[in-house]
Amino acid sequence: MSLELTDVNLTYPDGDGVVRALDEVSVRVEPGEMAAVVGPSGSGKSSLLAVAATLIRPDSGRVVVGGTDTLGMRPRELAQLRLNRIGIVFQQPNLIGALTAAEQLVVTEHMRSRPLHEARRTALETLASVGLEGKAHRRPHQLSGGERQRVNIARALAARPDALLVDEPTAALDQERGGRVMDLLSEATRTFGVATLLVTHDTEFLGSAKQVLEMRDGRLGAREPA
Ligand SMILES: Nc1ncnc2c1ncn2[C@@H]1O[C@H](COP(=O)(O)OP(=O)(O)OP(=O)(O)O)[C@@H](O)[C@H]1O
Repeated sequence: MSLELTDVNLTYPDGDGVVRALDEVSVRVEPGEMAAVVGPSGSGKSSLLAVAATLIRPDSGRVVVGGTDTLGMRPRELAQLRLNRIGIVFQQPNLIGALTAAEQLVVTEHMRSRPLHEARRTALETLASVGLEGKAHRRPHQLSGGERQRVNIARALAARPDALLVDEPTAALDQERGGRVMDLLSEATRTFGVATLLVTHDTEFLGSAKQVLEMRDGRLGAREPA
């Protein structure tokens, strides 16, 4: 199911005026495809992800996740949509130190009211799909930085969401590990048939993205050739 933003506008109050963070932004990402958004600091990339994640309601425009128009949904309904249909991968893995890789996923499955045996099975399957077979019992400090980011990605995919939103996944990694995480994201996008929207400063690994877009002063367009 696709992810679709249409004519989205977002302003933040700023003293007596406003900051125009998103200016008539439209993007459509099909299932199994990845769109990458690059752009300078302050151009609106995080705001775009926050609106796509339904964490911020835009001033105007439409946000449709997996065919569901989120405009007019109540906060409780939005929370359910986020839990079940949107996966979010932040720059830092935000794993819980005391839990194993499998338990990181089981905890969120528990929030989705999945029976424990099913949650465990899904956790192991999803970890295997990101190349962590055999490492499900390890705690975060027993994993490398790239492996921790894989657990983070697996956790976001465990619910088999419609949309995967990814914020600077390579920022904390060196070039080689960053490249591998990007390869994994593009493979997972296809395998899980998810619509992936990724923002990054890093223009190095954009080859796997179907669309590469550039954000400038809140406006989203085709990326200018370097
Ligand atoms: N809560 C807020 N209140 C006021 N202005 C904000 C707020 N959050 C962001 N902004 C402003 O909105 C604009 C877009 O910010 P945003 O964080 O979306 O940019 P970004 O492209 O993600 O930047 P970076 O790459 O540095 O993370 C910037 O001018 C920023 O200063």
